[in-house]
Amino acid sequence: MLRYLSASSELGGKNSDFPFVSFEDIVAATDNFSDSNMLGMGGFGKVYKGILEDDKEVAIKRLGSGSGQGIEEFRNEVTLIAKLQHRNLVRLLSCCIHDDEKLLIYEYMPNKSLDSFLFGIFRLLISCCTKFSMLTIKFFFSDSERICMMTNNLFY
Ligand SMILES: Nc1ncnc2c1ncn2[C@@H]1O[C@H](COP(=O)(O)OP(=O)(O)OP(=O)(O)O)[C@@H](O)[C@H]1O
Repeated sequence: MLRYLSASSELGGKNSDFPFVSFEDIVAATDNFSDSNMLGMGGFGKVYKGILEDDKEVAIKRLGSGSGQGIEEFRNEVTLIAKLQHRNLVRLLSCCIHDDEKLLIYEYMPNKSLDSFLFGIFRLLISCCTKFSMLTIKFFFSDSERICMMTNNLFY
């Protein structure tokens, strides 16, 4: 369930209209960050698929503990990203800070990322090139076998 940060919020005690989700709701939404809900891993940390109480599908980025990012830096980043909303950018819906945990909640994109799409095309190209090379080699060797047979027939 989305709530709004108040003056006494965990985000540095500053007023903010940015919605946040409780850590308990995130744990429930991701089935306690189960591996089966993991979507991938990026520079920020692991990304999980979650379903919030209102059946809304979300992608939850869990900041890795080694990031060294403090609450103030996280707050600034969230405020900045929240201002960068655009129809071609994935929407940041809310955030969560709980003890050492810092999480960002984005809208869920079912079509995977651009890099996995490009990597798919790259893999297809490699497999086509490999098949073409194999065919060329096969053709060359079958042809050279024929040439050998012809020369053998000529001499013997
Ligand atoms: N909103 C989303 N919806 C669905 N899957 C997502 C979403 N955000 C991230 N993912 C998945 O999680 C993976 C890691 O995403 P993340 O944005 O953290 O890193 P990145 O963009 O790959 O790299 P970096 O963090 O270094 O920019 C993505 O490759 C994608 O598969």
